[in-house]
Amino acid sequence: MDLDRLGEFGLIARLASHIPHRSRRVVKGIGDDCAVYSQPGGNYLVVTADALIESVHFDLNTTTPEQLGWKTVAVNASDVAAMGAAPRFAVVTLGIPKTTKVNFLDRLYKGLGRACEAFGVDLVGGDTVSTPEHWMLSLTMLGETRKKRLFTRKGAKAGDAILMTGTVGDSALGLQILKSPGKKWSGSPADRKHLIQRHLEPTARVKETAKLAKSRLRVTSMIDVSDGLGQDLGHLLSASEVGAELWEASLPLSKPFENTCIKNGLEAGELALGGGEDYELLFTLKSEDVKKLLRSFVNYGTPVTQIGEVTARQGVVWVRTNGRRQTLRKPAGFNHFKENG
Ligand SMILES: Nc1ncnc2c1ncn2[C@@H]1O[C@H](COP(=O)(O)OP(=O)(O)OP(=O)(O)O)[C@@H](O)[C@H]1O
Ligand SMILES: Cc1ncc(C[n+]2csc(CCOP(=O)(O)O)c2C)c(N)n1
Ligand SMILES: [Mg+2]
Repeated sequence: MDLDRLGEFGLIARLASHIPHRSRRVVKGIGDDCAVYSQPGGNYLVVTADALIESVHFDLNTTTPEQLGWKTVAVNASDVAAMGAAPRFAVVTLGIPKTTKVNFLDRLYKGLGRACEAFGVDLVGGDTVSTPEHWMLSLTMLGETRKKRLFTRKGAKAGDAILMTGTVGDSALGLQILKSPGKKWSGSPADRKHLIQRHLEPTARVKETAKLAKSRLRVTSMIDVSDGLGQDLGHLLSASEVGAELWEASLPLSKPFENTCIKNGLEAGELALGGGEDYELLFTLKSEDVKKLLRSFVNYGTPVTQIGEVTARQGVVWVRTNGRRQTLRKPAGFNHFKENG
């Protein structure tokens, strides 16, 4: 069978079926943003691995080495944050062509170092190998959380509110701009610069998850948005065996995103739903706690917005700004082995 028929997630499910868990201390294996391991001391350890491959995840003509280093750490810290955990340690594997300049690597490590500092991570090891042509960066990160404040994809219940941090769509539009150097874009160059920066230097919501974990707010499930809001919401809903209504009019869109969409005739809702690499937290909360949560994030610096509601009926109903209700059969998003990937 060809990989494109199975797709990235079908492949992972198939591979997972070959691997039994040996230790009873594995609380969560394959299937969430991190695996979870119970420690004798009482906390949970979480672990994740995310790789960035040249031409798939980045283009050396459009990213600086500092930005590449930053992003390698941020995308992993985002998966740790999605478990309600605090990042602690990381190891990194560099696959580099022999022609690479040492100065490039120094600059890459400046970016890695800055992100480690920003997200509270100690880089404690790794591996360095040569590659025939393309760059590869693979990072493994460990984090830690209190048992009671582990957030997973499973746990959303009908009636819960669906919320997200930050804004959605900036990164996908930034990438679109980077990928079309010949296109005449209308609108402000400052807006486009902002969108490109959101793509190349994403923020992991480490502080925000710590704030939620410290509170008594009843977070019922969480995931980070890396492949696209629609697809990642789909993962959370299927793990929880529920459905959702998603409100287009409530999506948190940045001004640069909205302006650039309007000025260039782009469909903001579709781009926000199917574009990836926002690295925002998408989570569900008992509806009685929404007011308290929104109050606690006023003047915090990172917006948090309710974008929908969990339903008992499975599937996603996309409520358009014009009031039309559309059922999303296969939510759009990034898949390494399907056409858009
Ligand atoms: N080759 C593999 N073997 C075993 N498990 C895998 C493999 N690839 C992915 N997984 C596991 O499958 C689950 C989903 O992986 P995926 O990479 O889609 O995570 P994600 O958090 O949704 O996405 P992202 O990588 O964009 O952060 C995770 O539990 C991951 O550890
Ligand atoms: C040059 C270039 N082309 C395309 C993209 C888009 N892209 C690549 S991987 C991914 C999803 C997250 O990755 P993963 O699922 O591996 O964590 C997305 C949206 C990019 N960033 N750079
Ligand atoms: Mg994730």
